[in-house]
Amino acid sequence: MTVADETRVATHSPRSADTEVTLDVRGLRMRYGQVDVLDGVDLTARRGEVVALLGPNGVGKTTTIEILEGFRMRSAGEVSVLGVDPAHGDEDWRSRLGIVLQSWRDHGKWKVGELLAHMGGYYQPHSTPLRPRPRDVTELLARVGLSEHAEKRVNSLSGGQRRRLDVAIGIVGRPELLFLDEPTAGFDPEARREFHDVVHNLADFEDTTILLSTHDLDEAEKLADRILILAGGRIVAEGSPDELARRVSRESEVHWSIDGERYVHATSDVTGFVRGLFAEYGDDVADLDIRRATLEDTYMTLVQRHESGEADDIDTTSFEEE
Ligand SMILES: Nc1ncnc2c1ncn2[C@@H]1O[C@H](COP(=O)(O)OP(=O)(O)OP(=O)(O)O)[C@@H](O)[C@H]1O
Repeated sequence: MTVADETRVATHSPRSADTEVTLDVRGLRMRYGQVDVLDGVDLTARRGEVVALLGPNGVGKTTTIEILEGFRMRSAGEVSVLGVDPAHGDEDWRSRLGIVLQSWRDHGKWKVGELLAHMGGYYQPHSTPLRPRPRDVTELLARVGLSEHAEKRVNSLSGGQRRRLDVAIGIVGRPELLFLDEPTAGFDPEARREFHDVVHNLADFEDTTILLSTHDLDEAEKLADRILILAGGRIVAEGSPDELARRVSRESEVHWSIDGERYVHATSDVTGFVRGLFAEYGDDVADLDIRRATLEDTYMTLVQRHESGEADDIDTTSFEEE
C-alpha cells in the first residue's frame, strides 16, 4: 500500500454543475417521539465528490446517513440516492452503495479473507463492465493494509484492524456511493494516513461519491471537497474549508521576521500586503508564514453562532456557481 501524501488537501478538481447528482436531499425531517432531530436538511453531492458532514454529538449525522442508506424511514422530505428513493430501494440499488457503519461487531469467527470473499459474493450478480464486482480480495486486503491478516479470525483483530476490515467490507462491491460514518475512529496515525489515500483513490480514479461523518476536523479538511455543518436540525454552513474560513474571518495573519525581530499583521489582502513588505524590506524579510483561520476555528465559530441564535444565512454560493 502506498503511503499517502498528507500535504494533499482535497486537490481533485471541483465537480462541474453538469456532473451527475448522486445525492439529492430536500427538506429532510426526522422526528423521534416529540423531538425534531432533523428539521429541513438540504444537501447535494455530485459524482466523485467527497462531502464531509460535521456537527456536535447527537445532532443527527448518523440519522441522516441511515436514512440515505435506506435503513431508517424519514418523517418527511424528498430524498434521491443514485436516482432512487431509499425507502423503495431494491437489491440492485443496494448493490451500488457501500456502507461503513459506526460499529459492526458480527462475523467474529470468520477469517478475514473468507469474510471478504463471502461478502463480495453478494455483489457478483450486479457486476457490470464498467464496475466489475466484487473487487479482488487479495488486492482489497493490500489496499486496506490487511494482507498479513487474511488468515486471522475477525475476533482476533485489534480495534484499528477491525475498522480497516469495515472499510474493506464497505468497498468490496466497488460502490458508486460510499457512506462512511466516523470511519477512522480508533485508527493510529499511519492507518489514518493510509485510509485517506484509499478515499482519495476511490474519488479520483473510480469516481466514487463519498459522504462521511467525522469529528476529526483535520480529516475533514484533508478529505473533503465540500464540508457541511449540521446544527439545530439543519445544514447551517457549507463550502470548501477555505470558503468556510472566509465566512468567519476575511482576514489572514501574516507572520514574518526581520533581523530576528518577529512581526504579525492581520489583513484581508495578503498578496498586496506581502508585495508591499518585500518592496520595502526585500531580502531582509524572513520566516514568512500566512495563517488563515483553521477549520476548527471556523467550525467552533459557526456552531457557537448558531447555538447563540445569531446564525446567518446558509452560504451555498460556492456550490451554485460551480
Ligand atoms: N431510534 C431512536 N429513537 C429515539 N431517538 C433517537 C434514535 N436514534 C437516535 N436518536 C436521537 O437522535 C439524535 C441524533 O442522533 P444521531 O445518532 O443521529 O446523532 P449523531 O450526530 O450521529 O451523533 P454522534 O456525533 O454522537 O455520533 C440523538 O439525540 C439521539 O439520541
